[in-house]
Amino acid sequence: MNRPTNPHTLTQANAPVGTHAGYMPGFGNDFETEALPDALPQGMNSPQKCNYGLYGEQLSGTAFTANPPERTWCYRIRPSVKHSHRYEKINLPHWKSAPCIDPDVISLGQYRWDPVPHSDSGQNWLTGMRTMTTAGDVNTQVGMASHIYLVTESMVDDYFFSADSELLVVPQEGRLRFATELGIIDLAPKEIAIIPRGLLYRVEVLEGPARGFVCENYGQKFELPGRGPIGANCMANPRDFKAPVAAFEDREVPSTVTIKWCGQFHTTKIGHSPLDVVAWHGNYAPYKYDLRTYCPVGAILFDHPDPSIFTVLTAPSGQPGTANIDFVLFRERWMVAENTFRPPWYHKNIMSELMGNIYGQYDAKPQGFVPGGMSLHNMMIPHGPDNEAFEKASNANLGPDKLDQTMSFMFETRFPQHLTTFAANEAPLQDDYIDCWTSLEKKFDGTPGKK
Ligand SMILES: O=C(O)Cc1cc(O)ccc1O
Ligand SMILES: [Fe+2]
Repeated sequence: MNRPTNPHTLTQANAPVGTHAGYMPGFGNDFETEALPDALPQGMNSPQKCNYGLYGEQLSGTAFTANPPERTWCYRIRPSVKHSHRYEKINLPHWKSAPCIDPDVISLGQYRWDPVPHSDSGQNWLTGMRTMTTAGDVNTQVGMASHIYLVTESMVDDYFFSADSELLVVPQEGRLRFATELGIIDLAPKEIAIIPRGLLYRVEVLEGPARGFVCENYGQKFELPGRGPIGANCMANPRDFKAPVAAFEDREVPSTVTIKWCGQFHTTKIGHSPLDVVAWHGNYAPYKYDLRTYCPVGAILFDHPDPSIFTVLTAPSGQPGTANIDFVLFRERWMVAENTFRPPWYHKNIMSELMGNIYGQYDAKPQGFVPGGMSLHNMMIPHGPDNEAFEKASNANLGPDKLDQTMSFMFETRFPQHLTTFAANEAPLQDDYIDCWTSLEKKFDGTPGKK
């Protein structure tokens, strides 16, 4: 059963002038926000006694000596360490972590799935997470996992954080509220959220059922890509990222905290809401971003550029230019290239491409890749437009053409992605996917001229 959410349980800071209600603009900014006046110490981090009897606590998302270091100072009703039970291991059998290789599953290939249906029983953010692929190794903080979430129930007096990962959330249907230690993020399709490693939150259903995609990043945090010759504007602009203003609950009620740690899940019990941060300042925060503000840049005379021009966020791997994960967006745009085969070219790629459809039709796959569906073209596995897309693009009159009503994305990683047993055996895998290329005919007959 969905419990209605009560926005009045959280005391929220007034939105600063010139921002959207409840959010502060900017990517990686050093923010400051307080839900009660003078709750935030000024000029220092650790006063001998904090105002209102708050405890000061630092959440560090990078090593202290990283460049730049990312951390946030929280002023809270109780320190996070206050819990009354030892950690207990629990089982969330559908949320997997790398390495997770089922020897009976073949990951080499081209795969496509219809939307995973909602189950008959109610599911929350934790029980409704379904891992599709894993890559790398959670213990060495390398790689990623891709998940589908199917959520119908709010978490009630239940809280969660992942010590393993940062989560990139891409909704496809329904609306969710992430009530976090640092404030509230409401999220709808065509928006994304980034929930940093270690940040505690509860997920509520504002409008269900909710389905979407998650990229779980075990590695270095997502950042804005280098813009190179494109310069300071277009693509994802920093001001369109929104961090929440401070919001807190002062509620004494038996609650549980679940922690994902080295691929396993543990719970402990506490006697209060841990969303009790009254004020915070720092540069380690959750944020949301409206994908409709992404300004695509592309070919304006001929040819089809590499999809890296559509990178929204990139998570570096340590090897420059070779991402642990790129988050790439294929959205509405004008196609104007002359004498050009406009859809993606046929290709093999060292990077592994996990795609999801948020809405509409993707140009390389007019049929079969539907909203809520996913596809995987793994490391060095050939793929490209299906026969229908090839014929249409090869014979089209090449006037300016608006690709309208379309939004798909790619989680692209330098590591091979392994299908989970769920993705291979339970999720609605399209067994006939590779047939979309079998009708591509031989046109070559030894004579020159365009066929
Ligand atoms: O495979 C895909 O559809 C994604 C993709 C799109 C594109 O424009 C170029 C390369 C690529 O992998
Ligand atoms: Fe591709």
